[in-house]
Amino acid sequence: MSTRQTSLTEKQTKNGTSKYVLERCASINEYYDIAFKVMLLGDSAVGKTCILVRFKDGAFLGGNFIATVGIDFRNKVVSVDNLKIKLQIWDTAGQERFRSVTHAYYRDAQGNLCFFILHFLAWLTEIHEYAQKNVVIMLLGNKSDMAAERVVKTEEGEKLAKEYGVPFMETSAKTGVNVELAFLAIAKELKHRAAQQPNEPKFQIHDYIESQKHKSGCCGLM
Ligand SMILES: Nc1nc2c(ncn2[C@@H]2O[C@H](COP(=O)(O)OP(=O)(O)OP(=O)(O)O)[C@@H](O)[C@H]2O)c(=O)[nH]1
Repeated sequence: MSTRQTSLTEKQTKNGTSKYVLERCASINEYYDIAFKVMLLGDSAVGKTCILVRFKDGAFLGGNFIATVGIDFRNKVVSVDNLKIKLQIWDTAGQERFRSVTHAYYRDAQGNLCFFILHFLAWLTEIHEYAQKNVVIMLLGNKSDMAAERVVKTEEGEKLAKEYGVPFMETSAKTGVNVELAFLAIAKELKHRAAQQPNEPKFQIHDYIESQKHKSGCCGLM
């Protein structure tokens, strides 16, 4: 994979405040303008690895479940408002015994996709303890294809997300529904936070998700 160095630079303005300016670095084999780290968090077996594989490769990892050991990452570049955004996505192990390994990675991440409604509060506590203060958090309820085995209703997820002021989406790594949208929404939010233009309206992630939800199929957004 070819790369371009992250090029957000802090500059002082005339009135003494600082602003961030995007500077395109001319390097060989460049492909992206700006990079963000996003962590996938949640209990073991909720589908973190499968969501990442679906997003990256457009495939579903069925068959035997192999738990992640420690932490792993994959990169994907998406287009947002004519910018190439590289998402470096960290897939963490959900098993308790790896928790001390994954804690070390929280502080570098700008975005968290937090999986599943069960134990969401425990994960939020982890995020607040170890992550950056202004980290973007999104709640995902995965395996939406398994309607018959459902243990948490859509309304419960929506209620919980509303209570904590985070966006909520139901996804399926198996069918691909809303997977691309989840990553694209977080990429847009991060891009707007980092490089908001003075006259640009503030990006509303909730509105964006609602407007796109019904359009998104397996790989429909890009
Ligand atoms: N039906 C269905 N099965 C899924 C979906 N996502 C994941 N699975 C299955 O759920 C199991 C666990 O998926 P993983 O992605 O490995 O889970 P994980 O959250 O990464 O687990 P850890 O690595 O232990 O943290 C696997 O058997 C997957 O095939 C989904 O959207 N629908």
